[in-house]
Formats: sequence, structure tokens, C-alpha cells
Amino acid sequence: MDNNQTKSLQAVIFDLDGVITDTAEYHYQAWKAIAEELNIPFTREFNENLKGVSRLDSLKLLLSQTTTPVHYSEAEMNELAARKNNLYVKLIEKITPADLLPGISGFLTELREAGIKTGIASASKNAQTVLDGLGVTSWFDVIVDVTRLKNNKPDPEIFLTAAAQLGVEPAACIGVEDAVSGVDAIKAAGMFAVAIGAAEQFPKADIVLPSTAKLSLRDLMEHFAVKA
Ligand SMILES: O=P(O)(O)OC[C@H]1O[C@@H](O)[C@H](O)[C@@H](O)[C@@H]1O
Ligand SMILES: [Mg+2]
Repeated sequence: MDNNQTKSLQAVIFDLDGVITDTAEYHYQAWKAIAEELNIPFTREFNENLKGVSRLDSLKLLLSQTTTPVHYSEAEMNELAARKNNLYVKLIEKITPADLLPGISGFLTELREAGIKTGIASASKNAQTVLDGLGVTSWFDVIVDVTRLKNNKPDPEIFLTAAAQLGVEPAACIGVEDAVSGVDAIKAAGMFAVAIGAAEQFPKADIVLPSTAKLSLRDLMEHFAVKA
């Protein structure tokens, strides 16, 4: 590997849900249960809009799908959001290291061996529980505390905070995401964006990979060097 390329990339900042582990599926299942209770149609296609979006904003999007609008007070909204979270927390109780998505363990090992810093930029208040279940907390140099942030993705604040805490310039970072709002946040932060999913979903990403199994430091370095 070329030395200049190694120098130009200094950090990789990961989303958590749907990138490190498949908790995006658990968020889907929990929201689906709430939607069914409220008689609101809820498809996997619509669920794509909720990825990366905060709990309360996800609920607002879900409620906007109803054909017969109902007014919910703030207390009722908070209660619905708490119910969704209780369902989600039950699902993540069972997470073990076997739930790491394919290729993640090897990719993080490659990054550490290359001296590239790593961070987590997750919108989830449950991020620490998930990372602990996976047994990977110590693999990351920084885990951004979402409760201290003012703005949600697609605002770049979470990725800029991760870069600042890692002590690297945004232009020297790659961000990895499975959500459109997350890719928008990475690009707004001035970083190189790797999306995981279907190419047509992510027109703004610098690279789209069909699966985390395709994450390779050597390949990313080449693409990163071209863009830098
Ligand atoms: O409700 P939590 O666990 O705080 O998570 C907030 C958001 O976290 C993001 O990582 C997920 O993609 C969203 O689906 C979720 O709504
Ligand atoms: Mg995600």
C-alpha cells in the first residue's frame, strides 16, 4: 500500500444500527408492532425513511402515514415512543458477539493495524448497550454521546463531533452509513461517504457497497485517494 495514501486517511467513523450489527431490523420490528397497534400501514420500503432518524422524529413520520389523522398530545407521543423503545430494548437484550455483521471484525482489525482511528456516530440512545452486547466497545477510539448533541442526522454535527474528538480533520475521515439521512450528514461534514445498501438509494455516496462483507481498507484507500 502506498504510504501517502495511508497518511491521508486518518479515521473511519461508523454508524452503528445496520452497519456494525443488524439492529436496523430490530428498530423495524419494534416500529411495525406500534404501527399495527395504531392501524397504520407500515412497509419495509417506508421504514427506509426512519433509518438514522431520531426516535421522536421516526414516530412523527410513522404517524404521518395514517389515512385518518389523530391528534396526539406531547405526553401521548412520549408514551408511544417509550413503548417502541421498550420493545426494541427487549430485542437487543439477546445481542452477542455473533451478531457483528459480516466483515466488520476483520475491517476493524485492518484499521487498527494501519493506525487509523475509529469512531461511532450513532443517533441511538441505546448505542452503548448494543456495543457492550457485541463486545466491541474497546475497538472504538470515540463513541459520540448523542444526548449532548443539538442536531440530528442529516445535520453533520454528530460526524463533526466524532472527528473533533478523534483530533482529525473531517477531510481525512471516511464515514460509513446504511441510511440516506446518514450519508447526507457525512457529506455535509465534508467527509468521504461509504453507503451500505442498494446503489440507487444513495446517489450522494462516494461508494456504495452491497454488504459490510465488502469493506476492505485497500479498496477504500484507492477510492479515497482519488477523491482527496
Ligand atoms: O431509539 P434509539 O435507540 O435512541 O435510536 C434512535 C435512532 O437510531 C438510529 O441509529 C436508527 O437508525 C434509528 O432507526 C433510530 O430511531
Ligand atoms: Mg444505521
